[in-house]
Amino acid sequence: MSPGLPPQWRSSAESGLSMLADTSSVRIPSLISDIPGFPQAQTTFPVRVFKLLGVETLIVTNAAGSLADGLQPGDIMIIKDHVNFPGMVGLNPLCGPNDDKFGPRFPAMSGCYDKGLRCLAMEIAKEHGVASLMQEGVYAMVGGPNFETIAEARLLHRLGVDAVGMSTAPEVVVATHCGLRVFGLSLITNKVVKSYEDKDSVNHEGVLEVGRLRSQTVQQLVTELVSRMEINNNNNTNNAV
Ligand SMILES: O=P(O)(O)O[C@@H]1C[C@H](O)[C@@H](CO)O1
Ligand SMILES: Nc1nc2[nH]cnc2c(=O)[nH]1
Repeated sequence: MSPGLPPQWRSSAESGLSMLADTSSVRIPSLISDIPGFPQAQTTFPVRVFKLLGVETLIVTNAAGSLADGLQPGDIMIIKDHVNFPGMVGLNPLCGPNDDKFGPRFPAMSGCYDKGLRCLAMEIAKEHGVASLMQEGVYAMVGGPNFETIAEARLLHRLGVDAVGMSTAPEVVVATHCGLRVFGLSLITNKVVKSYEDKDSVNHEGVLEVGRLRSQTVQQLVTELVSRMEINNNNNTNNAV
């Protein structure tokens, strides 16, 4: 204890210090263990099962709000890249001991959305007359479950995010770690409110409504993509024989 402390402060300062030293009375919050719900390692487990079953490509879809001015509700964004905000603060499905059977401790994530599949999807969209609905963009995962404040929306927009949602990145991280090829689509279900003058507000019912409206288009695109990928795979097999 500092000899300079006035005597009337000494006892409370000493008891405060002894409380800090007694760790049994101090609960240190852990970012990961304090988050309710299922751990990401568990929710992404199916991706590893796919890998073990011999699956080569993971296709992910989500509903997202648009920050980019050129993306309207009903548009379909081909995911070019993502920002995994929960992952960047340690809520990452690869946390914990690495299982080397699946992939390396420090996996690269650049190029995790396959370029060939992105180009093929755009070709298919042109053939089906829906190219005007489609463009590539960057998806950001935030933790949710609330939608964004206006300040958060502006921040994400300034950071280069085109569409924001609450899912997808953990599965893509695990898939990339174990060497799966990934393709992803975001259905734009709403514009994220970025202006204090804007009276609009997002709601989950509206998200579901746009989902219903575009479900057939998304199904057709994915079905066609899968059938063409099979042709590619067959070609590869033929080449190998
Ligand atoms: O497709 P996901 O599950 O990311 O859908 C987003 C996140 C919430 O489930 C829902 C909010 O309306 O949309
Ligand atoms: N975080 C977030 N998720 C969404 N899912 C669908 N729309 C949105 C949105 O505007 N924000």
